[in-house]
Amino acid sequence: MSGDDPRDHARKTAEGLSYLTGFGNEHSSEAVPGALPHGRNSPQRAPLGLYAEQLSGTAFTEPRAHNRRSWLYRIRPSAAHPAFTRVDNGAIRTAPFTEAVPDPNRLRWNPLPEPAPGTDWLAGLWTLGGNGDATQRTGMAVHLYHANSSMTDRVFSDADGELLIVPEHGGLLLRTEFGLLHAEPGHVALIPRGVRFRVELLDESARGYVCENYGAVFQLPDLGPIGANGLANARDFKAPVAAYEDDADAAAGPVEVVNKFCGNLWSATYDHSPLDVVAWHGNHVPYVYDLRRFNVIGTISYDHPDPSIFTVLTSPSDTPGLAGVDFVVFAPRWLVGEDTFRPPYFHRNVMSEYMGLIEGAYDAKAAGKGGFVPGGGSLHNMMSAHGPDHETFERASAAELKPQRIDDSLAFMFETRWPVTATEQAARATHLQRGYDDVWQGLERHFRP
Ligand SMILES: O=C(O)Cc1cc(O)ccc1O
Ligand SMILES: [Fe+2]
Repeated sequence: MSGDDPRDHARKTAEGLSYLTGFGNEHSSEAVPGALPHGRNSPQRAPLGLYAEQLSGTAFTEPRAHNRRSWLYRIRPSAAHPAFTRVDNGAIRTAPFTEAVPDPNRLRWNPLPEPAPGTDWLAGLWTLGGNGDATQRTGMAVHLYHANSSMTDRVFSDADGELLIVPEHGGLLLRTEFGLLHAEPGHVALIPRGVRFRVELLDESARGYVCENYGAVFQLPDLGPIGANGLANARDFKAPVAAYEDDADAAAGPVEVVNKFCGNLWSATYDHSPLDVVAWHGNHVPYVYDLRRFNVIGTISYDHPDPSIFTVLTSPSDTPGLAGVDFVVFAPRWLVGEDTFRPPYFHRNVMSEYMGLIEGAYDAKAAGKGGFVPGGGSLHNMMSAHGPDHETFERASAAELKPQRIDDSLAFMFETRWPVTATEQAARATHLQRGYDDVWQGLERHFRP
C-alpha cells in the first residue's frame, strides 16, 4: 500500500491515537489549550469564541450515580442546521418488531453476504431483530454490518439508542464528536445515544455486530461478593481526546448528517462538519474496550457457573437483576472443574440469547462444518431448549478432566429480558441455516434404570 492510500492514512491515524482511561469518569479534554472554561460550564462568552452545549444521556434528575451528560465546546452549536427530510431506511429496522411472528425455534445464521461495491458502514447495517419499543426507550436491536467503503462525506447519529459495535473482521476508525477511536476485531466500541460519528475502514472490508440499546445506558455490572475488582475493569475503557473538523479547512465541503429517529433515517446537508467539538468534559462519552482485557472468573472446584459472571456491560431495567440487555463475553480462559460437564449445559432460559462469534470456535458447538462460524450468529429465544450439540456432548462426557485452556476463541452474547423477534429479512434470509435443529439429533437414550 502506498502512503497516499486513504486506508493506510487512516490506519496510521488509528495506531497513533492517545486516550483518556476509565469507564464513567468525569473526563475532560481540549484540542486547543484554553478551550475549556474553568469554574463554570456556560460562561457568558465561552473561550476562543466557541459555543457551549450540553448533551444529556439521562434525564437531568436521574440519580447522580446514573446521571450521564457532557458539555461540548464547539465551533457551531448543533442547533445550526437545516431541516431533516426522510431518506430510505435501507436494511435498518427498529422496534417494535412486527414484520414476522416471534419464533420459538432455535435459529442460526451464516455471515452476511458480500455487500455491493461502495457500501459504507451505515449502508451496510442490516437488522436481524430485537424487542421493546424505541419510542418507549425499552428493549434492543441486533444488527450486523458488512461494509467495503469508508463513510466520507457523511456522519450518523442514533437518537433511538446507544450503539455497542462489535467488530469481527476489519479494523475501524471512528471519528466522533468527542474525538477518534480505533476498534479492531476483539475490541468493542460504545457510541452514546445521539453522538455523531463517521466510520472509516482500516482494511479492505469490515464486518461485525451491533447492539442498539434503546433502554438505560450500559453500565458496569455490580460485583457483589466478587469484590472491588474483576470482570471488565473500569480503567480499561478508553475514551477519546478532543479532535475537531473545521470548515475553515480547504478540504471541507458539505456534510450529510443522517439521524435515526424513532425507526426512520432522516438526512440534512450541513455546510460544516458537526464533528467540530474543540473541547469537552463530562461522562456521556464514547469508549473502546479490548475484550481480551476481561478478567474471566470461573469455577476452581466444580460445575459450570452461569454466564452472568462473563457480563461486560449491563443495561438495567426497572426490575433489579433483570437486564434490558447484558453484553457477555466468552473470552480465553482455563477450565479446571472436577467431575464436571465443562461446556455450557443444556438449558431453557427465561432470558433470550443472541450469540455471535468473533474468532475461533465456541465450546458448546463443534468446530467447522459451517456451523457456528465467525460472523454468524444464533438466536435461542425465551425458553427454547439448547446447549451442547451432539458431538460436543459425547466428547465432553468422555473427556479426561485435566486443566484445559480455551484459546483463540472469542464469542459473545446479547442476553435480553424480552424475546427477540426477527425481521422479515432475517427470517427469510438465504444465509439463515436450514436444519439447525439437527445438531441436537442423535442424543440417544442412555438411561439404564
Ligand atoms: O451457549 C449458550 O447458550 C450461552 C450460555 C453459556 C454458558 O456458559 C451457560 C449458559 C448459557 O446460556
Ligand atoms: Fe444459552
